[in-house]
Amino acid sequence: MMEVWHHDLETAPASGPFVVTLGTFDGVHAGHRELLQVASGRAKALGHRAAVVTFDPHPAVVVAPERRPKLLMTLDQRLAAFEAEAMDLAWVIPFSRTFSELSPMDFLDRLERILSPVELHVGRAFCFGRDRSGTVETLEAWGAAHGCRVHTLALRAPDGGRLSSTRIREALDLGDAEGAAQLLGHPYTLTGVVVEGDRRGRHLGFPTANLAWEQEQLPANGVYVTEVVLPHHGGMHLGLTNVGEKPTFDGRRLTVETHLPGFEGDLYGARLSVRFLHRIRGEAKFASVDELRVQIGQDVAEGWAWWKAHKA
Ligand SMILES: Cc1cc2nc3c(=O)[nH]c(=O)nc-3n(C[C@H](O)[C@H](O)[C@H](O)COP(=O)(O)O)c2cc1C
Ligand SMILES: Nc1ncnc2c1ncn2[C@@H]1O[C@H](COP(=O)(O)OP(=O)(O)O)[C@@H](O)[C@H]1O
Repeated sequence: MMEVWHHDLETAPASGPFVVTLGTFDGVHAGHRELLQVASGRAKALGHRAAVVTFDPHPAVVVAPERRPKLLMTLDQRLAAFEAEAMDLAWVIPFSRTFSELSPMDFLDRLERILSPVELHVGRAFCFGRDRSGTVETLEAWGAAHGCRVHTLALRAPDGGRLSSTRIREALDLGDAEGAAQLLGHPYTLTGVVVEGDRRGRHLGFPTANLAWEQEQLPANGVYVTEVVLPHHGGMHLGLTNVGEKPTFDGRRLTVETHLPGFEGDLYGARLSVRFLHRIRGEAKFASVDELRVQIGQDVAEGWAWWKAHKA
C-alpha cells in the first residue's frame, strides 16, 4: 500500500531515506511513468523506499491563473497511477502562494530534512522554487554538496518530439485521440458517475449514458469510438461517445454521452471510465431527428468496424 501525505513543509515528519522523484505529473504520461519506474527500480536496488513529491492544486492555478491549464487527471487518478508504478510514498504538497515563494535552496533544505533523499530523479525541463528559478543545474549543484545523486531524464515522444502534458492537451483539442494515447501510453480517460440527461436517447433508439466527468480537459467536440469500463458487467465494452452540445436540439450545455451497442441495463449512478480511442467525425446539426438517427446508426457500424480492426 502506498502511503499518501497531504502535509505541508511544517507538518511533514522526518522519515527518510528515500529515492525521490519530483513533479506536477498531470496526466502521468509515458515519460512520467518512465521517471517513476526508474525511481522505484533504483529504490529497490538500493534497499530504500521510493517517494514521489507532487503538488496540488496545479502550480499554475496559484501563480498564473490566467494561464491555468485544463487538467488531464484528477488527484485520485494521479495517485492511482503513482501506486501502479510501485511508489511507497506520495507526498502531495498543498501548493500555495507562500510555498511558491520559497527559494530553491530553502525548498531543497526542507526536503532534505524530511525525506533525506539519496537520489533525485527529475525530467530535464524540471523547474522549481520562486519564479521557477531552480533548474536541473541547481539540483545538481545542491546534490553534489549534499551527497545526493541527481538523475535527469530527457522526455521524448515516440515521434521524437516533445513529450509534455501541454502537447497532450493540444492533441485532445484537435480531437487526435490516437496522438494523445501515444503520448500518454494509454488512451485519454474520462471518469465519472452516470447522471440523467433529457431522456431523449431511448426514444431515438440509442440510449446514452450521460457522464458527470471529473477531469477538466475534454477531447474536441465530436463523435468517438471509446472503450468503456463498466462496473459489474465484465470488462471493456465498445462505446460511441458524443462530446458536444447537441446542436440538433439547440443544446447549449456541453455533454459527454455514450451509447453502448448491445448493452441493456440501468447505469444511473454507476461509475464509468470512458477511454477515447478514435474520432469518427465532428458534431453536426441535423435538419431532423430521423437524419440524426440514421447518422448514429452509421456511427455504430463504423465503431464496430474500428473495434474489430483494432481491438478484437
Ligand atoms: C454516436 C452519437 C452521435 C451523436 N451525434 C450527434 C450530432 O452529430 N449532433 C447532435 O446534435 N447530437 C448528436 N448526438 C446526441 C444525441 O442528440 C443525443 O444522444 C440525444 O439527444 C439524447 O440525449 P439524452 O441522453 O440527453 O436524452 C449523438 C449521440 C450519439 C450516441
Ligand atoms: N445500450 C445502452 N447504452 C447506454 N445507456 C443505456 C443502454 N441501455 C440502457 N441504458 C440506460 O439508459 C440510460 C440512457 O437513456 P436516455 O434515454 O438516453 O436517458 P438520459 O437522457 O437520462 O441519458 C443510461 O443512463 C443507462 O442507464
